[in-house]
Amino acid sequence: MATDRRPVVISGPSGVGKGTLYNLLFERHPDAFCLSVSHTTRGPRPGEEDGKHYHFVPMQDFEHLIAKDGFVEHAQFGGNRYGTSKMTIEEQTKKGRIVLLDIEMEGVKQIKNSSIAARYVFIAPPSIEQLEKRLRGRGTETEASVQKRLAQANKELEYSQTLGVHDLIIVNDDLETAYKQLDEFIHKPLEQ
Ligand SMILES: Nc1ncnc2c1ncn2[C@@H]1O[C@H](COP(=O)(O)OP(=O)(O)OP(=O)(O)O)[C@@H](O)[C@H]1O
Repeated sequence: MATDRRPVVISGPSGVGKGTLYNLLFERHPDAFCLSVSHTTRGPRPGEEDGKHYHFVPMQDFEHLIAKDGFVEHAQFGGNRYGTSKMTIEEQTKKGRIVLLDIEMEGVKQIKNSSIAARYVFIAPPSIEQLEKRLRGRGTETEASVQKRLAQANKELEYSQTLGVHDLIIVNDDLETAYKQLDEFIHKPLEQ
């Protein structure tokens, strides 16, 4: 039976383990998936490659793409624009890959209003305390950033309770159990 090839939108609070989970998918199913590469107007940081980490574009080009309705979602942070282009998703899907999109809550809302047929998975923490522990354990955040992410996490968790938004909610408690749920959902045969 044919499997579902629609792009998978993965969302959930910062530090919940989204990256950890989809990196396992890449590792265990080489060449089956790709992460959607976003467009941005910010400049590349040292080590970042155009087309790999981001598609780096001038503001004018970005705005032109918005006008042409070329994005499934876009947002502005700190004076820079970020977005996921329809073309990026279409090109990767044509290559036979299942596109994974790591998108925050506002972006999820926009994609749901777009013409893209996608599947929606929300990754939830076992508790806010565990989430805080992971954010701190990762060692990448300042105290202010931890607090900001936890406040945003509460909003994301509230939104995840909205009926019909997500096709699957996975509680990332034991990593292997969570991975198995994600893997099975993605490889599920198409419903008749
Ligand atoms: N099931 C788990 N149990 C314990 N620790 C975990 C689990 N899953 C992930 N972690 C750890 O939690 C931390 C955050 O994970 P990760 O960076 O994947 O989160 P993220 O959701 O991708 O965050 P962001 O949105 O900020 O990129 C990492 O240090 C990771 O090793």
